[in-house]
Amino acid sequence: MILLTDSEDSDLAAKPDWPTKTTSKLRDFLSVFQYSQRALQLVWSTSRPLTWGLMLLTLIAGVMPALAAYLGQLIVDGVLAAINTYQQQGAVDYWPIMKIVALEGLVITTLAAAQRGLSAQQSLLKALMGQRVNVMILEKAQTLSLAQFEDSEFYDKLTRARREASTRPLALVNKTFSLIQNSIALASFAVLLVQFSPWALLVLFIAALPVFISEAKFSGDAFQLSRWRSPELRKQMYLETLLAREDSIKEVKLFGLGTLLLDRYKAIFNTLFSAEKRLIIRRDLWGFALGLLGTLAFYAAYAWIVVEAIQGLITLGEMTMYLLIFKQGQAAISTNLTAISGMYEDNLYLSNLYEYLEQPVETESGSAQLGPLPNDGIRFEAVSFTYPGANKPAIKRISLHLPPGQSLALVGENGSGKTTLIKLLTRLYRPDDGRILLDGLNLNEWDPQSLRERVGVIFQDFVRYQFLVGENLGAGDVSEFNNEARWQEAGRLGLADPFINQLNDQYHTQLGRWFKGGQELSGGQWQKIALGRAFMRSKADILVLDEPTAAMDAEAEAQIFEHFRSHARQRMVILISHRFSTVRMADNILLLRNGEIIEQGNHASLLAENGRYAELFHLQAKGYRLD
Ligand SMILES: Nc1ncnc2c1ncn2[C@@H]1O[C@H](COP(=O)(O)OP(=O)(O)OP(=O)(O)O)[C@@H](O)[C@H]1O
Repeated sequence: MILLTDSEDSDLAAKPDWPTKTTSKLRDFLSVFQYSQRALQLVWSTSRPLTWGLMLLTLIAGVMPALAAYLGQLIVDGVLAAINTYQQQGAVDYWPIMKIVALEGLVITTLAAAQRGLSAQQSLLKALMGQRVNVMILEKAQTLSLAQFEDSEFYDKLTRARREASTRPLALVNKTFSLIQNSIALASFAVLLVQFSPWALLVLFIAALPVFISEAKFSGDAFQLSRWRSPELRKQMYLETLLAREDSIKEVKLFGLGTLLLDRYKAIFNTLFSAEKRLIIRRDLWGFALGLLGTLAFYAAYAWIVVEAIQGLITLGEMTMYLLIFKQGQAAISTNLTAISGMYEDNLYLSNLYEYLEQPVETESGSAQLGPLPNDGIRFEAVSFTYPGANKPAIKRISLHLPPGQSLALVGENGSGKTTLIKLLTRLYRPDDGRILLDGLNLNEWDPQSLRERVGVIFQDFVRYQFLVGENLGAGDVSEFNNEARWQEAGRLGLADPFINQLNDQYHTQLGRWFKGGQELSGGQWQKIALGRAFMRSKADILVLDEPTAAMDAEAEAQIFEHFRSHARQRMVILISHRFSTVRMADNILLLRNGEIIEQGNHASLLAENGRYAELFHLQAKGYRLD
């Protein structure tokens, strides 16, 4: 068995002949079968009746071929005897042979019915299992952290798990049953064949072995190849999205990027294809060469049986039966061997699935629903944070205090750490250093659900759900997702109500272009919907607006913020904006640069300080004539 280590599989493309590890081949080979049992459990727990059905029909389909071969022998020998009787007596009783013919017909019909039944049950299980595994994958995704999603290696794992694993568990189980079925058939053939010669039995097995070894070897290679291809396939999928999705096609067309991107797409395919081609050719050449050995063995045994029949050592009926058994036996063995190597491949794919499903989940510790100082609000105490893999901190020793009823504006150039601060506050990430307190209690000690309920946040890249208008609003509070009265209230507060009422079906209008009858909105209209979503969170007393108003004019933005403040009496409002016309309304303003607070105060005090804030404000005011 060839198994490549991680370091080896990265340069597969450069190595047409991949290195073989002769040591521990068998162990490696056997170790991958550890997932067979789990796949069986998965099928069993998906549908017990169908699994029972599979077992029963497998048994029937396994026994029938040998029975048919045996009846065939009885028929041929019976016919020969009947011919003799007919020639001697001029008459014969047809009934005994006809009974066997009818019986064989029944056996073959039963076999056909069992096979049909098997395939019908497999199709049903396939649908159920596909759904089950996909749900498992998606449920697991809900427990993972944002950092895991942003990790490209992890994302690869997820894509690999999703791509094939939903069909693999059943494929594995089907192969297991096919293995059992063929093994039963083989055992019953063996009972018949051993009467001819035990050596014939041995020939049958040994002849099939080389094909099996080559199949197993190349399945391992195919899996390693597919693992190696995974990041490249993801790039291809991304390019497909750019080339064929409505949200990117606009820019691709106008910048004339189509050919360039398509060339990249083709180049990736060509690299992948050349590696695949090498594997396919090697696999089939070896398969053919080793398969020849099997064919030779079969014809040698054929000749042997013919000779014995001519010498009268076996009857014509027996000869027919042995030849049939030999032919079918060989087919059963090769099906078995292919099934085993296929199982090996399925197991390797399943290891992907379980690798993903067993990805450790960051435990959301904490169960507190109240803090010791209910009116203390939010405190950052010397908080620092560096993104995984980044070489410098995004936030450095930030300290701030935001009491209830107050508003805070974060300003600073792009990349100064404003959004990161919000991600830390909403616990999407955890600080490397320092503490964040809510009502006097460290965020880590809060019950995740209670914390989530208290925060309403709209990010600059908020989601445009391709749902109804009302559902887009309702998404802000799952417990009120379908509450139409609340939709309307949120729409009014988000200043979206006037344009929503002009849509064809008002709050029941389908949004976006993905689905039939969908209505696309302007950038500013989408933002108003997103703001309305924030107003759905009636329990939230921390409202965060991370530039969701960028597509609105300065006046609308100021109006929105004012709206938020007036509806937020005892709430804490945090606003990120590049517009000083809005920022100036906040009770407290923080100016960030390179992850650090360089100035803070209210608008008047910051202007009086005449520092960077004042400089930026006057610069913008010149353009807008604010001062
Ligand atoms: N997911 C991430 N992984 C690694 N680094 C990140 C990630 N997100 C942001 N950064 C880096 O962290 C720093 C702070 O980014 P942040 O998004 O907080 O800036 P910002 O002040 O909100 O900027 P903007 O005004 O452009 O929205 C930047 O240097 C950015 O490159």
